[in-house]
Amino acid sequence: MDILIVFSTVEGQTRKIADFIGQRCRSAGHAVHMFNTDEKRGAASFDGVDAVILAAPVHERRHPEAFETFVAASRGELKTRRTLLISVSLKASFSEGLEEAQDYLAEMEMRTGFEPDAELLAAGAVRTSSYGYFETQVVRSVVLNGRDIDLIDGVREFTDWDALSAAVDAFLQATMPHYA
Ligand SMILES: Cc1cc2nc3c(=O)[nH]c(=O)nc-3n(C[C@H](O)[C@H](O)[C@H](O)COP(=O)(O)O)c2cc1C
Repeated sequence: MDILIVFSTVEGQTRKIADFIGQRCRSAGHAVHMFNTDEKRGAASFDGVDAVILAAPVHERRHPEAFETFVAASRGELKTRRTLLISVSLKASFSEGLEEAQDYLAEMEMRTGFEPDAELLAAGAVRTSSYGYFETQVVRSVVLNGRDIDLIDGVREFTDWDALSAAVDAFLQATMPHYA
């Protein structure tokens, strides 16, 4: 199959996730095309694309505007293909945060009018090295909600790569019969 991976990232974790998914799809024998909605140059081509995997991070309860605009504008193209939508957030890292993580996704689906065939809440990462004072405060008090997590310099990754692989494999399995 030809798979288009559309992503957006602010600090880099969703790019890492998108690259990982790309590798996984290539290893399974599929052709992969990547499109970053943060880069204003060029448009995504849906020509020959069978399935689309979309991934975006949550910052202050929302996915990036450029990503949502892309999704809303591409609704017609997306509806005629199999789709997996991945929301990357820190709330998805903890069982008590899952309801809120699901709300972020539901709100994006409401705003864009797009409902994917499959969706996944994926845990992101804390990247203190790229935070200023504001970001540190938001992550510490709002997102982590006072949770006792050592925000050491560098990257604290919560992404469950095995769960991500399983979700991508399940999506590919469910999608392939449509294009056999
Ligand atoms: C300023 C800031 C605000 C954030 N707001 C939220 C939030 O509202 N909810 C949440 O679950 N995660 C939030 N996060 C955590 C990010 O979703 C997480 O760090 C993710 O890995 C970022 O992905 P990216 O590196 O692709 O940008 C926030 C992070 C930062 C730095």
